[in-house]
Amino acid sequence: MTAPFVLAVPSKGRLQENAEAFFTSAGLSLAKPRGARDYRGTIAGLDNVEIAYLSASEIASQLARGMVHLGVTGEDLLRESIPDADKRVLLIDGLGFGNANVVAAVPQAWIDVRTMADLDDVTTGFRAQHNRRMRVATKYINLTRSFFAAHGVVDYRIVESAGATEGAPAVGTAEMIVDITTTGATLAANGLKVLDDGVILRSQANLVASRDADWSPAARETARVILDHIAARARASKYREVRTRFAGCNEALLNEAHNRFGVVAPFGGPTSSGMLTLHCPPVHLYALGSFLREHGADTVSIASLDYVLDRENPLFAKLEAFLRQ
Ligand SMILES: Nc1ncnc2c1ncn2[C@@H]1O[C@H](COP(=O)(O)OP(=O)(O)OP(=O)(O)O)[C@@H](O)[C@H]1O
Ligand SMILES: O=P(O)(O)OC[C@H]1O[C@H](OP(=O)(O)OP(=O)(O)O)[C@H](O)[C@@H]1O
Ligand SMILES: [Mg+2]
Repeated sequence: MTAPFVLAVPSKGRLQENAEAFFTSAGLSLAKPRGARDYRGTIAGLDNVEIAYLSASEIASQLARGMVHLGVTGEDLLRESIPDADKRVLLIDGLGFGNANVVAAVPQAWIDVRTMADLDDVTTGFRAQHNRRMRVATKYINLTRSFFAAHGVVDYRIVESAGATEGAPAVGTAEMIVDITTTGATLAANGLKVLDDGVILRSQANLVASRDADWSPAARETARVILDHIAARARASKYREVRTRFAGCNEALLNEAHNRFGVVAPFGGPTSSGMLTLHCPPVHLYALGSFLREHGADTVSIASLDYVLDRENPLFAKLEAFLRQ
C-alpha cells in the first residue's frame, strides 16, 4: 500500500470552523468516519488522503518536520516556530480568515513613546535608571527578537508568556508586550497602545505545503487534485458570470470592457448567434451591465459561479516551482 497523503486541518480554536467551511466550499467534503472526537479523517472521493486534525500550532510544527504534506495554519505560527520558514514551507495562498496582527504595544501612559525609535531611547534610559533591562512579555519570542533587532533595539529582555500577555504590564511582570490583536479590544482594556510602526506581522490563515514531506509522484498527483478544487473555487469567487446577446459586439468593445471593468471573456468573443459570456469582478457588475445596454444589449443576466476549472492551476504551479528549488 502506498503511504497516505496527509492534510492537516485545525481541530479546535479560531481556525477550525472557517477551515472546514473553506474545504467544503471548494467541493472537498471532510468526514470523520469514527465520530466527532476522532482525530483522523477522510475526504470523500480521495481515497489515499488522510486528514490529521491538530491544533494550529501543532500544524506549523508538523509542516516544518515534513510529517504532513499540506496544512492550514496561521502565518504568525509558521514564522515564529520555523527558522527560515520560506525555505521549509510554502505559503500557497492566504485564505481570508484568521486575520490578526502581531504587534508591539506599550502602556498608553507613555505619551512620549510613539515609535520604535522612541522605544529605543526609552529602553536605554530605563536601563540607566533601574539598573536592569526593560521586560517584554510575549510568546512570539523569535518574531520579537528579529523585529527589535531590525529597529536597533537591544536593551530589553524577553519574559515568556503563555497567556493573558496583555495583563503583564499592569501586574508588573513586564513593561511592555508583543502579542496578537484583532479588534484591539484586549489591548485597550489593558491600557495599552500599539506603536505607530509596531505592526510586526499581518497574519492570516494560509494553505501551506511542507518541503520535507514525502513528495512521491502519487503525493504530487493528490496535491494537484486538491489544489485544482481550491483553485477552481478561488477563480469562481473572484467573478460573476455575465451573459447577453446583441448585434455589434466586437473586439474593440470587448477590449474596452476589459480595460474599464476588468472583464475576461473565457470562451472568446460572441458566438455566431451573438451570445456573449463574460466574467466580471463583482464590484463592476452594474457598470458593465449599463455599458452593454448602452451598446445595444436589451437584456443582461448575471449569475454567480460555483467553480471555474481552468487548464492552468496557479496553486499547483507554485507548489511545483517550490519543490524544484
Ligand atoms: N484574536 C485572535 N487571537 C489569537 N489568535 C488569533 C486571533 N485571530 C486569529 N488568530 C489566529 O489563530 C491561530 C491560533 O489559533 P489557536 O489559538 O486556536 O491555536 P493554537 O495556539 O494552536 O491553540 P492553543 O492556543 O489551544 O494551543 C493563530 O494563527 C492566530 O494568528
Ligand atoms: O484584539 P482582540 O480582538 O481583543 O483579540 C486579541 C486577544 O485574543 C486572543 O486571546 P484569547 O482571549 O483568545 O486567549 P488565548 O490567550 O487563549 O489566546 C489573543 O491572545 C489576544 O489576547
Ligand atoms: Mg491560542
